[in-house]
Formats: sequence, structure tokens, C-alpha cells
Amino acid sequence: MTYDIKGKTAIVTGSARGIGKCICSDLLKKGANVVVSDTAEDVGNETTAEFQKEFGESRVVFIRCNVTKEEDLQNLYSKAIATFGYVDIVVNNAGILNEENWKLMMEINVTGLIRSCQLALDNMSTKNKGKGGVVVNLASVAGLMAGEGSKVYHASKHAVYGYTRSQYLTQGTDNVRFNCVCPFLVDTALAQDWDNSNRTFLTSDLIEKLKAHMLKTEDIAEAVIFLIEDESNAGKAYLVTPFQKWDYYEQPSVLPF
Ligand SMILES: NC(=O)c1ccc[n+]([C@@H]2O[C@H](COP(=O)([O-])OP(=O)(O)OC[C@H]3O[C@@H](n4cnc5c(N)ncnc54)[C@H](O)[C@@H]3O)[C@@H](O)[C@H]2O)c1
Ligand SMILES: CCCCC[C@H](O)CC\C=C/C=C/C=C/[C@@H](O)[C@@H](O)CCCC(=O)O
Repeated sequence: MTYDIKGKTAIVTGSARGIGKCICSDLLKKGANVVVSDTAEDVGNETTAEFQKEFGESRVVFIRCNVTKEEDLQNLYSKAIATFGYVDIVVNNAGILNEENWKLMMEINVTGLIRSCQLALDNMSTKNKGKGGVVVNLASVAGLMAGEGSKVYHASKHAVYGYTRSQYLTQGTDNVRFNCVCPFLVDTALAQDWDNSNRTFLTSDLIEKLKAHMLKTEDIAEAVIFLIEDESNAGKAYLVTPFQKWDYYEQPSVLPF
């Protein structure tokens, strides 16, 4: 079954630039109303003005939101609903890579993402008189494998994977579909800055090898749109790497029953 994005309303966190911005652009092309949201107010407003020029002023707004702040997240959902009437689609994209400031990284990549998912359910679950909807979380291939250079980042993305897959188990009662996307390295400001020693501790040799195979933000946006539209693969983690055809990651079962 195909979910029709046209006329729906989407929130994308951390979408002033990078992957999130590109996801907003594709959602707008598909006919959604979009809430651009970020801590970076100036860039967020610029991005929003750019989109308003291309897609019409009434279809896109900027709402400042630091996902580590409870009141910001609540304000994001309530203002989005006040502006567009309902929230149908949430893309939890905000994330950082900073091993030195690892507590902040966990707050953004994990705690903020989980809180946003809870608010999505509060507003969208049919148990709470919502109309249902779709949530796509940005994990990473780092959520599916070990990584010596950025251990906490890998842990944070494993958490996104585990949380998303677990939400799927109650999807039948909520009518909110959860998926996560697990990209390899993508050409964004943050990925280019990967070798900054404040962020990770990878050898420069490995960084060069990884950088030689970078994806484009468009590849990830396309995968996110695919997951939103494809109702048949809810709960799954979608791998996006330059090495193989995009595919679902199948986790082996550990239970004997
Ligand atoms: N770039 C990659 O190689 C890559 C690969 C796999 C997964 N990811 C994931 O994709 C997501 C987007 O990454 P990107 O590469 O586009 O990075 P980016 O730095 O280009 O964009 C991230 C955005 O998040 C915003 N942000 C940071 N902290 C925030 C906070 N507390 N609240 C709200 N917004 C905040 C930033 O201002 C920025 O606009 C992240 O979750 C990242 O982990 C990235
Ligand atoms: C916000 C920017 C985020 C950039 C990081 C991305 O999420 C992309 C991560 C992509 C690849 C990471 C590879 C890491 C590899 C090494 O640590 C390597 O040695 C791992 C080897 C272990 C294994 O193969 O399981």
C-alpha cells in the first residue's frame, strides 16, 4: 500500500541544513506542508525563506527547537498543529557527532529523539484520538556495527535502531508507523568535519577511505520518502550504502520461541 504524502504535514528536526534540509525539500515536492526546525535560527529562517519562494509561503514554516529541551519540543508540536491543523509525518533527524561532549550527544541523538517520538504518539496515535501517521528516525550504519573511533556515537545510533524497532511492536494499537534509515557516510558539513579531533578519534587513513565513498543528501531523502510511502515495511531499518542495493537490515532472532 502507498501512503499519499500530498496534503499531509511533516515536522523534520535539525533541518536547517544537511540531510534534514534535503528531506524537507523532497517532502515539499511531494505536496506536504513542512515544518523546518532547528537550533540554528538564522540558517533555519534562510532555508525556510528559500522553500517559501519555491513552494509558496503558506506551505512551510520555521519553528526553533532544541530537541534536548522539553518545552521546545512541546512548542514544536503545538505550533505545528496550530499552523497546519495536524501532524502526520515526523522525521527525527537532528543529530551530532562529538565524542568529547558525549553526554550532549546522547541527549540530542537519543533522549531528544525518544521524547519527540513520544510526543508524536501523543498527538498521532489513534488511541489518543489521533489519525495515525508515520515516524522516520535517522540512525546510521553506525547503529548496526562497531566503530572504534566514535564509540558513543555508535552506541547512540544502536539506541535509535533498538527504539525504532521496539516501537513497531505496538504499531497495531497506535496506527503510527515507525522506520529508521541507516546511512553510510553522507556529504554534509558534519561528515566533512569528521576528522576534527574534538569529534572522533578515527585514524586519518580510515577517514580518507570512508570519505572516498560518500553518499549525497539526496540519496537519504529519497530513502526517507520511500519509507514514508511504503506502508508494507513498517518497523524495519533501511540500509543506505554506496556498496550494495538499498535494502532492509534483517536482524537474526535470538529467542528460541
Ligand atoms: N552525514 C552523515 O554521514 C550521516 C550518516 C548517517 C547518519 N547521519 C545522521 O543524519 C542526521 C543529520 O546529519 P547531517 O549529516 O545532516 O548533519 P548536519 O550537521 O549537516 O545537520 C544537523 C542539523 O541538526 C541541527 N542540530 C544540532 N543539534 C540540535 C539540537 N539540539 N536540536 C535541534 N537541532 C539540532 C544542526 O543545527 C544542523 O542543522 C544526524 O542524525 C546524523 O547522525 C548522518
Ligand atoms: C553527523 C555526522 C555523522 C557521520 C557518521 C555517520 O553516521 C556515518 C558513519 C559511517 C560509517 C562509519 C564507519 C566506521 C568505521 C570504523 O569505526 C570501522 O573500523 C568499523 C569496523 C567494525 C565493523 O566493521 O563492524
